[in-house]
Amino acid sequence: MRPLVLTLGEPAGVGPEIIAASWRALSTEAAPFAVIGDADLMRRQGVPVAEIMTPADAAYRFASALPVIHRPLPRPVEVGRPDPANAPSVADGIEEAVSFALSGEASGVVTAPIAKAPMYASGFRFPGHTEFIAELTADAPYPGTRGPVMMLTAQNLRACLVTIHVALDQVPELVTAERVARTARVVHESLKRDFAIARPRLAMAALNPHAGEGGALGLQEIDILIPVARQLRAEGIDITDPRSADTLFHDEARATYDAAICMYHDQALIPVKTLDFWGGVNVSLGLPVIRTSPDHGTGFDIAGKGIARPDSMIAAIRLASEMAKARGAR
Ligand SMILES: NC(=O)C1=CN([C@@H]2O[C@H](COP(=O)(O)OP(=O)(O)OC[C@H]3O[C@@H](n4cnc5c(N)ncnc54)[C@H](O)[C@@H]3O)[C@@H](O)[C@H]2O)C=CC1
Ligand SMILES: NCC(=O)COP(=O)(O)O
Repeated sequence: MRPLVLTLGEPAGVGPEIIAASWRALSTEAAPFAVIGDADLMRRQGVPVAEIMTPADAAYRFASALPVIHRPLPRPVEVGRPDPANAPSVADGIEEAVSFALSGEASGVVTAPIAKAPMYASGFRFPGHTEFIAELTADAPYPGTRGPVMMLTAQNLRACLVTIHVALDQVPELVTAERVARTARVVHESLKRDFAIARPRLAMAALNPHAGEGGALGLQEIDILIPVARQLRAEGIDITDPRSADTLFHDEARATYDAAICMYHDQALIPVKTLDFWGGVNVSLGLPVIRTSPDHGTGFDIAGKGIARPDSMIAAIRLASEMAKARGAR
């Protein structure tokens, strides 16, 4: 299988050190990966670095050194202090990684975290990787319902988001029948295609407390979510009516479904990160390329101290490999 390509993310955050630690953990046992980023910054993480030209070169260098496609940063990195002047290079790295995946030179993309505020300050106009990668791949063919849908997964929980990075007061107007239905279709198709689940079971989380309490605590369940669930079932998708979100994520409840369709960011991310912060992975569904990421952010408070845990990055690398295999990557 072709190597995965990893992006460095925010260079002043934990990205470089968790990538170096992931290579140390995986160099003898996992499929090769290549990093796009500043080779000197990676050398400073204490790992041997092999500068390579294309992802394919990673295959024969990976066992002895971290393969890096060198893209120097314009400004020196001060650990813990992001510099917006480096942000365009961060975006360029993501774009190049995606182009390797689109051309088939890479089997997928694993992104280290970016710091959103300095990216926005430098003119980056996307809420995050998810929407940026969707735009970069918009013209590529895709055999199914197109996303992006953000999914966070840890252990046996897959939580998928109808709305992503929006202020809470905007959520109710964005929870439309069209958006909920599209999210469920993308998730249903992806569970079959990328996760080899033959008959996916979806659970829909309600928006309001007690699933609206028959309309007394909100009308979205009656007006939008119950009709959408009925329509999706008519299409052959196994999905529940909206269930109270407060009782959807404990052990016994999780055993009843393969993925939860969640209405907003924290409804999905709090259970995942509480269940397993170290093993959590962020996955972009419904795109022509495979993309995963650790569930955490840039960790500026701990960057450079040697205490950042690579577990979530390692889980993201492993999951991207499994998804690429499920998609039949060469
Ligand atoms: N996929 C991405 O690009 C993501 C980017 N972010 C960005 O990260 C920045 C910081 O966000 P925060 O909310 O502070 O979340 P954060 O995940 O960076 O930090 C939250 C807490 O977790 C700890 N932590 C994070 N990664 C760790 C690791 N590998 N090992 C040990 N401890 C770790 C931090 O020290 C901190 O105490 C923001 O700019 C945000 O936009 C946040 C989430 C995902
Ligand atoms: N809270 C999740 C997050 O910020 C990840 O966003 P993205 O960069 O993966 O789109």
